[in-house]
Amino acid sequence: MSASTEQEDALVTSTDPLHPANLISELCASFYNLGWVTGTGGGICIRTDDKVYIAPSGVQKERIEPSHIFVLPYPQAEPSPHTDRIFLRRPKLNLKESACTPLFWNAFTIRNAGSCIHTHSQNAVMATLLWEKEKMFRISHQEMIKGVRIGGNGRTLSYLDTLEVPIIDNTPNEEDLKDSMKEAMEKYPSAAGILVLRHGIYVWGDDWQKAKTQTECLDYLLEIGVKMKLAGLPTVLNQ
Ligand SMILES: CSCCC(=O)C(=O)COP(=O)(O)O
Ligand SMILES: [Zn+2]
Repeated sequence: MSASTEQEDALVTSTDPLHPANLISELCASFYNLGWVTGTGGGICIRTDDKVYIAPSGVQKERIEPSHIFVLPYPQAEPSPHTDRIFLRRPKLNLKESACTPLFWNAFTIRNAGSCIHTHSQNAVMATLLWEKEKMFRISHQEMIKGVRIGGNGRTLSYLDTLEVPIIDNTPNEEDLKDSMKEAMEKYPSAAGILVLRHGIYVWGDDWQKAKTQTECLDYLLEIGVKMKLAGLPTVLNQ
């Protein structure tokens, strides 16, 4: 092994379970069990001060190993959907970085996020269908609203706040969601996530713990919102 390969591999090799490469493997496996990243879709990325750790595309996300992780320097020119990116480390296997990379980058540059999660949860997909006309999922008076942060990185919402999550249209290629996701994040600075019609949701946070907590709270709220709507109950109560 050349010295440079050894140095590159050291970026994803650690006995620390909290190293981003170990965390991505572990979290993707647990997200799979929640039905969030089945069929290879979805995932999580983690950003430190100067590096971004990203999983491969189109692989069984619950079986990712730390050696499969890509490492990119941060900051770097916005990885647009169809241009080359700079890598500090690529896996030896013939893998490509997640197609979600430009979307994850939106969360880093627009919200200064330290982590972003993309799920294909059926709760998210059902919510996009039931709130398709409004282009906005809305729910109030639920305890779990208190686990969601304004804009994904601000103070937590109050029980008396109404949660709003914008819905954008899907595109045939994941990468092409970048501009409409950016537009929605800028138009709705308080939004803690972006739903994608018939596809899923993107949620971010200051770090992986906050991104995970908010994804769990949002998924819970989407699930109960869908159940309430199907039961004919209003999801928003008058204050
Ligand atoms: C059946 S997955 C379709 C593509 C998709 O929605 C997705 O999230 C892909 O993510 P990847 O990290 O595998 O590029
Ligand atoms: Zn997806």
